[in-house]
Amino acid sequence: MTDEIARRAQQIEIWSSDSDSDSDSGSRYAQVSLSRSAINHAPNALTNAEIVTKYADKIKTDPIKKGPKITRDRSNRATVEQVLDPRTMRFLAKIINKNVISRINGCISTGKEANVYHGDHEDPEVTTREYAVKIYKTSILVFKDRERYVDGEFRFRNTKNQSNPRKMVKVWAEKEFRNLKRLYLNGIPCPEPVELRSHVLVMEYLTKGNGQPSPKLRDHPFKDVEEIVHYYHQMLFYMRRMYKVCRLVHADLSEYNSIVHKDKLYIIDVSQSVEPEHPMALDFLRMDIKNVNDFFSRKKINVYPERLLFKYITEDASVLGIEDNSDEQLGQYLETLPLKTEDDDEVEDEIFRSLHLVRSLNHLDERDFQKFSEGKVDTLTDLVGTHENIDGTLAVNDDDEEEEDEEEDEDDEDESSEEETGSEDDSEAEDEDAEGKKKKKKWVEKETILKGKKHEDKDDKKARKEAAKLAKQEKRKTKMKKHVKKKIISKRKTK
Ligand SMILES: Nc1ncnc2c1ncn2[C@@H]1O[C@H](COP(=O)(O)OP(=O)(O)OP(=O)(O)O)[C@@H](O)[C@H]1O
Ligand SMILES: [Mg+2]
Repeated sequence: MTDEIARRAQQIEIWSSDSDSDSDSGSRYAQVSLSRSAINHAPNALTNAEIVTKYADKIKTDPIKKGPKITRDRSNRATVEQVLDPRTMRFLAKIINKNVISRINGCISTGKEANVYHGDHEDPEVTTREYAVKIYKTSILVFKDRERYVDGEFRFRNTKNQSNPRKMVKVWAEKEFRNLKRLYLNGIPCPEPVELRSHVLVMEYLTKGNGQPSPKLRDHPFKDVEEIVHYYHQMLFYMRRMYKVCRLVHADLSEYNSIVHKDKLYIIDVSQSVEPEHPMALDFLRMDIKNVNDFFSRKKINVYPERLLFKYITEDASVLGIEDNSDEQLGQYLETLPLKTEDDDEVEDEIFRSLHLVRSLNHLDERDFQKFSEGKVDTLTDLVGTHENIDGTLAVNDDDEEEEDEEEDEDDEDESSEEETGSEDDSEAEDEDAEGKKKKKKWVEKETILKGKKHEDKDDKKARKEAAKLAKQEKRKTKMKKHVKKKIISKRKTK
């Protein structure tokens, strides 16, 4: 598994260095989304009509048939203009100009939130790879029920109050890209994320040949019961790995958002995935577990009780009583779980689903104590969804952490979240100081950093935090207030 991960990490590095050199905004990987003004003022910028004329014959938007083919008929242009707005066309043009793909051959799927197209390069000399191009819809209606996934997401909290649907869709696509990257770099089978331009995401195309997409889990023709059990266990294993290593809850996991490709289960559609710190993460996780169990029980196999699977996915190896997080240890643990056979298991799961789970005892509120006093829960810890301390090798994409740092500096009102991530940030800050300038950071094995902090004694930690807080207050005193800055800038402009 490790050399596969190393290869993937290397692959991402190639994209990043490649796109950095290419991106004139000099921004980090995948953040390259040219602003309208940049495009309009680019030398001989094309008008919308010119863009459509120039690229329409490379873009087919009707459902993909046998193998990719290009038509030059005028009706195609009308459809393209209907389906893809000029702004999307511009981003597609950038991707084509960058030679990632040279044509769109047809539509693989039209969803509520996005359409997915097949793209490739007409010149096999350049590449024979096929890509899935996911283009998000910018209609505000769709965005209504997305808000609960973005609200509370630490990485995107500065964007949640933007009323501009375009910006929110861009955030949504960026979320999917970054979440895919986390899965991909941690050995969870998923389409390789390749390019992101605003709300247009290019990723590896999972195909069974002749341009046809590999089947969703829902449509996979299972050979026998063994194969069904095999994919059930694989799904549970990836759910745990996503939670413990990628620090992600899928939040829309089902037989529709997983694909059987080359005899392996691939996870897709991670735009709504959230981190465990999200206020609803544990509710989303319980929903995922229920969806997965429902699908596999419809396939007539005995599944495990949901509350036991919740524990399997969220608890540390030590709490599960296994030595480590190896596949075999986790596999053996699953085998020891009792299958859900009697009806009272269903009743227990019903209660489990209705519990209001919190992340730690100090998040309990009135109604929990009420439940406890009415004897509905044996102990209050039953309401604590998962242990605070995260086990084993926990890799996080430092880019996200970096992003959080930047956001945190902007508005450090939310002390509590600093508390949670404070130690990590500080230690990373120390690392950065040690390394001098802020280098592009790779994935870090969280355990190495956490180990030192875990054993640091309490008052040292307290003193360190106090000092960090005072330093921040000092910095804030000298920091120029935003409104003052704005006044100076506007004065300069008028001059
Ligand atoms: N990388 C890929 N390779 C092959 N097929 C893909 C890929 N990504 C998506 N698809 C196909 O497109 C469908 C929709 O993709 P996805 O779920 O990511 O978009 P969505 O907006 O959530 O659509 P829906 O609302 O239908 O779930 C998937 O169910 C799958 O069949
Ligand atoms: Mg989907």
